Order: sequence, then C-alpha cells, then structure tokens
Amino acid sequence: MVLNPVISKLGGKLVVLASASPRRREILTNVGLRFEVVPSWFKETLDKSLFKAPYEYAVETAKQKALEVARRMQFKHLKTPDIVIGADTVVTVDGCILEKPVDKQDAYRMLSRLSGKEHSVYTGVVIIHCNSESGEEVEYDIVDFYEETKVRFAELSEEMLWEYIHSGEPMDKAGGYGIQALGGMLVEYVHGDFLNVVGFPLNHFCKTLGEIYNPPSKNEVKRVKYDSIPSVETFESPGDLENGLLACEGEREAEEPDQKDGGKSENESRSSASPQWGSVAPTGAQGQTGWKPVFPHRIANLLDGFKASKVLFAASKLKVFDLLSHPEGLRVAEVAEKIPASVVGTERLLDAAVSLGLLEKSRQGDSVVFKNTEEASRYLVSTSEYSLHGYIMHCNDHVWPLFGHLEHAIREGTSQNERAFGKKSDRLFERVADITNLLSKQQRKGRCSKAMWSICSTLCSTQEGTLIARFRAACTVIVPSCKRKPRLSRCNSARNAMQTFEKISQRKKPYMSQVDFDVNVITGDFFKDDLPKADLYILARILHDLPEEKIHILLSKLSKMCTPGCGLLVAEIFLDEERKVPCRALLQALGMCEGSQRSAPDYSQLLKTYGFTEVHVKHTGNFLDAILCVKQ
Ligand SMILES: O=c1[nH]cc([C@@H]2O[C@H](COP(=O)(O)OP(=O)(O)OP(=O)(O)O)[C@@H](O)[C@H]2O)c(=O)[nH]1
Repeated sequence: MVLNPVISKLGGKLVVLASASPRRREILTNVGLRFEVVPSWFKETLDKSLFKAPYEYAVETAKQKALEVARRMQFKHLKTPDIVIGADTVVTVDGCILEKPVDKQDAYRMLSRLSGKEHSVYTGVVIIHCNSESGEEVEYDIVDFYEETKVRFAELSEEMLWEYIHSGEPMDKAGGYGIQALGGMLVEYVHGDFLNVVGFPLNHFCKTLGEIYNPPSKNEVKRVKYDSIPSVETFESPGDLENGLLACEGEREAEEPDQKDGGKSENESRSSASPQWGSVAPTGAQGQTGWKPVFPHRIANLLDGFKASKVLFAASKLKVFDLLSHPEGLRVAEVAEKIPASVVGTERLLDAAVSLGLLEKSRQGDSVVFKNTEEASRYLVSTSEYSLHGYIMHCNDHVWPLFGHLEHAIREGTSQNERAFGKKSDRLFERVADITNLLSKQQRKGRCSKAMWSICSTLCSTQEGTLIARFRAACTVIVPSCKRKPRLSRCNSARNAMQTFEKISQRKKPYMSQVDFDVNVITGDFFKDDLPKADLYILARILHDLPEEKIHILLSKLSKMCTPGCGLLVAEIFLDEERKVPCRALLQALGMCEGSQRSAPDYSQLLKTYGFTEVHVKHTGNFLDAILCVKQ
C-alpha cells in the first residue's frame, strides 16, 4: 500500500485490538489493518490521584487494557498474539478527568461543565509486541504514547443539553459527547487531531509504527519481562472509590460498573467479547462493502482445542511432567522407557507438548532433550506445591468421557453418566468416586480429594499442620477455626477472609503461609452430619452442582450454625448477568447434573434469604470467583 507502508508491515501478524470501541475498530479497519477484536476486561478504575498528569492516567489505563488481553489470550486461548493495541480516551476540564458518563445526570454534569469552554481530549495508546520466540516466558515490548486535542464548546442552553442527552449519544463516549455525530454541533473549534477526539489518534499511531519498524530506537522501547508486569487489581477496592485527586467532586467515575445505569458495565463489556472474538474482515480503503476472506483463527483453534486438551491429559496421566522435572532434561528414548511407551508415540507426544508451550526442546551435543517449562514445573508436576495434576486427571477420567456424549446430553437434557460410565449416579462427587472404584480404598480417597483439591487450589493449599474439612469424600467445604484469634470481630473477620482469598487467588505466594488461622479436617457428609462450629465457612464449588432442595438443606444448616458476624465464603465461577461469560462457567454447565450456574447477584440474593449479607464480590479470572457474606 503506497499510502501507508507501515500498516502493510503488520500483514501476516496476529494483531489484536483490545477495545470494545466501535469507533476504534472503524478507524483502523478503514486504513486496511487486519486484526481481531478482543475487548479488554480491565476495569477503568485506576486511582487517578496516583498520576501527575491526565495523559499518564490514559496511557496507564490503555496499557493495562492491552496487557490484560495479551495475558488472557496466551492462557485462555492458547495463542500469543503478535501485537496487541490498547487505547483509552479521557476529557479533562478544570483539572478534572471525565470518562464515560454513567447515567443521564452524569452526562448533564459533564456537558454543562464543558459548555462555553475549551477542554482537552487525551487518548493514550499502547502497542504491545508479544515475543514468545525464545521459547521462554513471553516478553512484552511496550511502546506507548498519547495525543492531546483541544476542543471548545459553544454555550449550551439547557434545552439543547437535554435534547442531546436524550438522544442517547453521550453514554458510551468520553466526556459525554461524540464529536463525529450529533455532538459535532456543540463544538466551536478543534485544535489538533480530530480522530484523537473520536478515540484513536491514527496519525500518531502510524508515525509510531514507522519508528518501530524502521527500525526501533532502543530507548523508546521498554522491554518488560512477563514476571515484572505490574499486576493491577481489577476489582475496585473501597480505597479506589474514596481517593482520586483528579476525580471530580460529584462525579461518579469511580463507581462500581454494575451500578451504572448508562455507561457500559463490565458485564456488557465482557459479554461483547464473545461475538466479536473472531477475525475482522476489513472493508479496506477500497470500499466499505468488499469483504475479504481472512483466516478464521478462532474456529481453527476450536477445531484443535480437544486435541490440545488431550495432549495435556495424556502427558499428565503418563507422568511425563514428573519425569521431565529432571534438571538436565531427558531424551525421548529415556522418557519412553520410563513411562513405559513406544518411542515413536512418545516423540509425538513430547513434540506436541512443546508446540503447546508445555515443554522445552533443546539440543545437547548430539541428542535432543526435553524438559518442563517453568509453568509446567509449577503447575503440572504432580507433587508440586501448586499442582493442578488432580484436576487434570479429573478432567481426563471424568469430564472427557462425559463430553463424548454431549449431543445426547443436549437432546435429553440430562447428565450422561450412565452412557459414559455404565452407572447412574446423579452427583458429581459420587461420580468421581465411581471412576475411582477400581482403585484401592486408600488411592480412591486420594483421587477424590486430589481432584477437588486442585480445583480448589486457587482458594487454599496444603501445608504441614494445616487441615481442610472434607465432606462427601471431596474437600469442598473448608472450615477454618481461628485458634490464634479465637473469634474475629465481625468486620475483621470479613475483611481478613477476603484479603486471604485475594492473596491466595493471585497464586503468587505460598497460600497457607499467608493465612493466619488453622484449618481442621473433618470427614463426613454435609447433608447428614453435624457441621463443626467455625467463624468462617467456605463452600468451594459446591452450590452450582446441587439441586434447589439440597442447596436449601445445606444453607439452612450453615445459617443455623452461624452466629451473627460469622462469615460464609462461596467460591464458584460467576456468570455475568446476561449469562454470556465467562466461557468456563458455560462449558462446565454442559456436564452438570441438577444444579445451575449463577451470577454474583444471584448468589448474593440466594444467600440473603438465609441471613447472609454480601460484603464483597471478587471476580478473579482464575478458576474460582468468590463472594463473601456475613451472617446478620
Ligand atoms: O467525540 C468522541 N469522544 C469519545 C468517543 C468514544 O468514547 C470512548 C472512550 O472510552 P474508552 O477509551 O474507555 O473506550 P471504550 O469505548 O470503553 O472501549 P475500550 O474497550 O477500549 O475500553 C471510545 O469508545 C471513543 O470512541 C467518541 O466516540 N467520540
């Protein structure tokens, strides 16, 4: 392309736009860029008081949006994009940052503030190059910039303001107006890049690409190791709501998205991810209607997805990751001998695991050796502290056969236990026990608890001296008794529990060493047996798979046991309110028996009827989300 040789340099790369903004998509599509759209789930709630200037806030938000997508794609979609583009647009007036209005009143506040004045529009843009070539952890080369445009509004009459607000246009736009449409009528002048106001400074973007590809100046490229990426909490803490130098009084910029009645909530933003999660066929500069075929990455990945899962399962079952934790690595023949398996089959398995990023392959003299990646050592070795081996085996031995009968499950609306295992059983844990019947009693116990244990490992981990309460053969009710702090006060108990959950769900530190209470293991049946007394009860992956009447029995029991101030932490995957995401919850539902997946507000409502009041909801993006309640 003569007009922009830089854009054409991106051809053949997997470019991802980490934005739900239709305007950004259109601007980039119009110049012939081929890309996928994966809207970011990053919540725009960074503490504004931490930034010296508004553009720094916009750039950092753009960066976090893009990084969230880069990381999610790598782990959830098993593919690393080449380039991720993120952007964030804010309006500043009188030292205040205005984002998207949350409702009509908020739009009114913003627009009346802009009336008759000049303001600045900043768009922060981040271009991330994801570098996974070295076979090590993905490195992110981050280039960022911002663009400022000055805009002056005419004096706006009340009538004009309200008519514009009632048009609905302000709601998903920074500063509450769309310069490209009706909002253009409010504008007296624009100094600077018009498209920057619309949400994407195209000219600056192309110049930056030019600098990167011709070639980059080392000083401008910040190379960031994956490990060193600052993890920004996407859950709003009360502190975020209270602080914020640049957040203006009376404005609701930092409110919980689900309280917004106008702006795009997190749920909406998340749910828009699915339909757009595919290749965008650009109309191109030649015309608006010409569709060009593009490779359907998403469908291709889905086609191969089951094979990739099965490679993970088979390698885990054959204890390949245990063998390959050997520091020097092993040759194919050595692995084959130890498994034991055929050399040719082993080689295929190891090569496939390398291609999936689970193993590393290198040359040592004349031989080729395989060893675990860091991630495999951490999560796939059966004896590792954070091992997911039990969960993987549960997926292989139980979930996999069930999903082989998915068409029947859908036609009949029932779980396919009988078809898969030749035996009717209506509860998950009984089924887990069924498939372990072949094992010795001791092994059976281990298998059940291991499977559930590693599913719950985002919540807790074993350590000498710590014990977990087990009911119905699976360790899913956890009853910590605060021995060192005999009884926490109501408020402390709640806060401590959630902080604990947050720490352990981040998977960064040895979980239980962070926990300041002891945990007792009690084996039993939580429907029949008495529950032990505790200050905090944790129901991890229990409620979703229970029918209403069993939920009632369990929650009534817990409600009776809990005195005011006692906590109940429910860990499940939370659906969004429109039941569109997360994918993991909806896929899990396909194999469920009598239960149902719920959203956080559904759980909150359910628990309320048993006297538990919601204190905190945590969407982790991990295996489990959590809702913490306190008994009133
Ligand atoms: O004149 C206009 N000004 C601004 C816009 C649009 O406003 C939004 C700005 O919001 P943000 O940068 O947070 O982007 P989102 O839409 O939330 O999408 P992300 O997924 O990237 O967070 C942006 O859409 C601008 O296009 C406008 O249209 N006209």
